[in-house]
Amino acid sequence: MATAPLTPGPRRSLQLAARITVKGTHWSSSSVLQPAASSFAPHFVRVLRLLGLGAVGLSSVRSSARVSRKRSQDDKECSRVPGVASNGVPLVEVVKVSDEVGLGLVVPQGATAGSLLIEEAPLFHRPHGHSLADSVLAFNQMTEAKRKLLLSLAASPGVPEKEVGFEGDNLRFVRVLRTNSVAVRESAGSGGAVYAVSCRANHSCKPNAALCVQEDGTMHLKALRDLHPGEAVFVSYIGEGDLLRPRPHRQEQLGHWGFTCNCERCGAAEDTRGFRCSCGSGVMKYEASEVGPGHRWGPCNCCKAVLPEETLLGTEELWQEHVFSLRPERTKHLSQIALAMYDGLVDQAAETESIVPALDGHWISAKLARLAAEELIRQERVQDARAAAQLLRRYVRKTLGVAATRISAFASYIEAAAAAVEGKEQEAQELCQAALREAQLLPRNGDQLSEKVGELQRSLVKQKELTMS
Ligand SMILES: C[S@@+](CC[C@H](N)C(=O)[O-])C[C@H]1O[C@@H](n2cnc3c(N)ncnc32)[C@H](O)[C@@H]1O
Repeated sequence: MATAPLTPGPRRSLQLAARITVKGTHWSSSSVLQPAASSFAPHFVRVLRLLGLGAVGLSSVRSSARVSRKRSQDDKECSRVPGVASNGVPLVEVVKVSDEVGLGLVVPQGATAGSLLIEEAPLFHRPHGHSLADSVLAFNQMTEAKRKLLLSLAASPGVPEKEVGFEGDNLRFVRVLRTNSVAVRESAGSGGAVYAVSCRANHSCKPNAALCVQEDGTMHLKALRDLHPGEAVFVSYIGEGDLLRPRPHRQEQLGHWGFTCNCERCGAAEDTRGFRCSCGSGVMKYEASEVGPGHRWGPCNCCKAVLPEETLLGTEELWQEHVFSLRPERTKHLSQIALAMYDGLVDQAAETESIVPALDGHWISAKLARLAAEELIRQERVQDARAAAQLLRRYVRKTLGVAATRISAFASYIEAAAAAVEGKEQEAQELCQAALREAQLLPRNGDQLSEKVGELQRSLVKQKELTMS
């Protein structure tokens, strides 16, 4: 789950949490951590059934449900947990994957890109500032059925020092929180929340769906591309920038969850460290296992040359240092400096003899292209901006496939801006639409990207009006 470690915070967040209302899930100051039974019950019953726990305490949950007219309306909205297709088949099912991975989600009927597969209220909310002991206390005050449901979730052992003093169910609950907590926004009380069905989504470094916590704490699971019937649903627990980096980096980021990723990408050849061969036409790829004695770089896929490992590692290290020196908080004129580096890379890649990170096959090239692209537009170097956008798109397709990504939506935005600079208004509008379509599939509409595209569209309209007047 994409979650920030839960650290103690200001008292204010406790008060905020006391006032939040999640669709069909109302918290009062006396039950900050527990949704009121009356509004939560139908959602809960559905979740239990889905998880094959239908018999657990259902009668007590039902009898405690005093559902008012208004509430039952809320519950209907909440009842898309998970969504159900028009033929009554659930959009998502929880299935056993393997002993090692545990349970996971599949789409029995498939789904189209952008489909909302799950809309779910939290099962447990730990507001920012609540200690583990506070949470354990709240857990112990929950109904037995809810406690059972929480304890049925995955629970990886954490750092022993953080588990001192907890045992039995309480220890398992602490582990469940650690393994499944998803960061929630300030508007929903900050801190972390656990979701009964959404938290069954496993991680992949090539995700086909995304989890996104809404302003009110409701969780959405959306398909990032078309999914075929029976396909497993995977989300990413780490950010897109991290997904574009090599496997050891991704594994380090996933360290928090304490598992070794066994996804499709992690089981295949490394796809983020290609070097352009000095023959000028081929690429040498880094292989996870040794290709030859002490050598992990494959031969050039064109001339078959094999370069000394030290040469490739040394060159990669130098470029890596350049990239790491670019810190938004520390580097003044970051985009200009990034552009100077990017230009250096592109120039060297045009020289026959040089060995550089492949323009569309190495994370370093993609990172520099991403940082330099807007500066290329500012300097009205439209051809170069287009080339950078195309490079980004090729790289992201190779690594993350055809699922919607911020990077590929950004590439469309850069191409739109390039067309706008050239006065190709129609083409620019179409590319803006493409960028928006992709951004809308992403959590929070791709963050600031939709705003940027909107700004560009408004300037195109203004430009048109000026030309016509
Ligand atoms: C939030 S849970 C996901 C659902 C979980 N599989 C279950 O049975 O409830 C996270 C845990 O699932 C397992 N997991 C998720 N993605 C995985 C992956 N790509 N490779 C191996 N294990 C994974 C790990 O044990 C991880 O700690």
